[in-house]
Amino acid sequence: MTPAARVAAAAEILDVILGGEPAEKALTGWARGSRYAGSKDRASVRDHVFQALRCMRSYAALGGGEDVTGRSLMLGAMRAEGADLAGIFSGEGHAPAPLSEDELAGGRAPEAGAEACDMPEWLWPALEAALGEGAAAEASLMRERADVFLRVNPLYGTVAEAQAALAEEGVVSEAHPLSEMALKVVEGARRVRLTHAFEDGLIELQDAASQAVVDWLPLEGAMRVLDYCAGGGGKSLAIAARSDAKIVATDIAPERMKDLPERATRAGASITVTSLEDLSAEDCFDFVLCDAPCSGSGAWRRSPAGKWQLTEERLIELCDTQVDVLKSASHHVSEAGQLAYVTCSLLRVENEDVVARFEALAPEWSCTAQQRWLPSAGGDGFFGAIFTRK
Ligand SMILES: C[S@@+](CC[C@H](N)C(=O)[O-])C[C@H]1O[C@@H](n2cnc3c(N)ncnc32)[C@H](O)[C@@H]1O
Repeated sequence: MTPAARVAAAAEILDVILGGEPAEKALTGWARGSRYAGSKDRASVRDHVFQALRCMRSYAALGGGEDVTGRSLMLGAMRAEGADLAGIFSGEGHAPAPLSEDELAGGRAPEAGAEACDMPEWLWPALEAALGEGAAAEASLMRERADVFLRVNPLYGTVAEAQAALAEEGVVSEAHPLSEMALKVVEGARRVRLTHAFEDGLIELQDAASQAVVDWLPLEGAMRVLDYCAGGGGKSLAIAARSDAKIVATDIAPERMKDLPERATRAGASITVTSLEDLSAEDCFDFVLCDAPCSGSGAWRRSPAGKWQLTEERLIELCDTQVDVLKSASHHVSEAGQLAYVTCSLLRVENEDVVARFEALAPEWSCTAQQRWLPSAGGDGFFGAIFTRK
């Protein structure tokens, strides 16, 4: 496919996404019907689509027109890149149709603030409240593609050994200050899952800040650890890599944990997966982690559709769920144990405010530590709080 044909394909897929289809489904549907597209074409089209989703508001402004369409977004994207518009919108072969006079005359610079930072307008005050003067800089980072990070599994080798093994298979990486075990992939990211280092459990894919959060957890002395919102088990596996504790993983949606036993086996980790119902048969835990469901606002570079799907109502619902999750999880903490609350959100309402709400509801608990990881540190945005009984 020519570069212009890739732009046309991205516009077509974006129209499907704007019509309500999830991004991954729209991309898969297009790939199935486009057997002529090679792996490089598919990767390039995917990059266009995700970049347009990250920068939807600013590209729509640059693209112009009354309605946001795949074509207007890709026109905005090409303007943002300073591309040769006549060369792309040539109408030749599979290139997009030539630009109309209106399209040529349309488009404007995005307004500073929410639009230029590609954030929903309604959310901007909350971001400013949480991030102060850094709001524009942090939010703007969400307009960029996330780096790919690996976590080295110390059970199977050192960071240097992992780097060497990966390099032999064409994956170049470098250490990252967010975590001792984190490697940032600088070349060959698409090959990671095919490497022996991955298949043999020497490395896992995990965001560097997600690793930093687990490094920060005061797990010393804990014999029994519960991952209360385990999902795919990323945190459980990172805990297993740094603790000898018995680890139990649970989640309200057990199907989310379906790959965890296989991932644990690959990593040489022992993790017991259980349903919330069966958790009552377990003794209390020395440490309970709630990696709570949240807006995901700290990880919107990875899941950009999330920022346009979030509504004020949904955010309120999420905050209530977070307080409920903390309350339920707290019943599984032993008398002298600790409870951790983690989100990948940048918003105060999901972080500091939830801490305050939980303390008000459960006055026997008090927050003893809080930490924030900002996207400017290189990884996703995260928040963590530790509670102990008074
Ligand atoms: C942020 S994700 C967890 C990610 C995971 N810890 C990881 O590192 O890969 C939040 C998880 O909380 C789960 N969840 C939502 N409500 C819950 C509840 N009331 N009790 C337990 N888990 C819940 C969701 O199903 C989801 O898997």
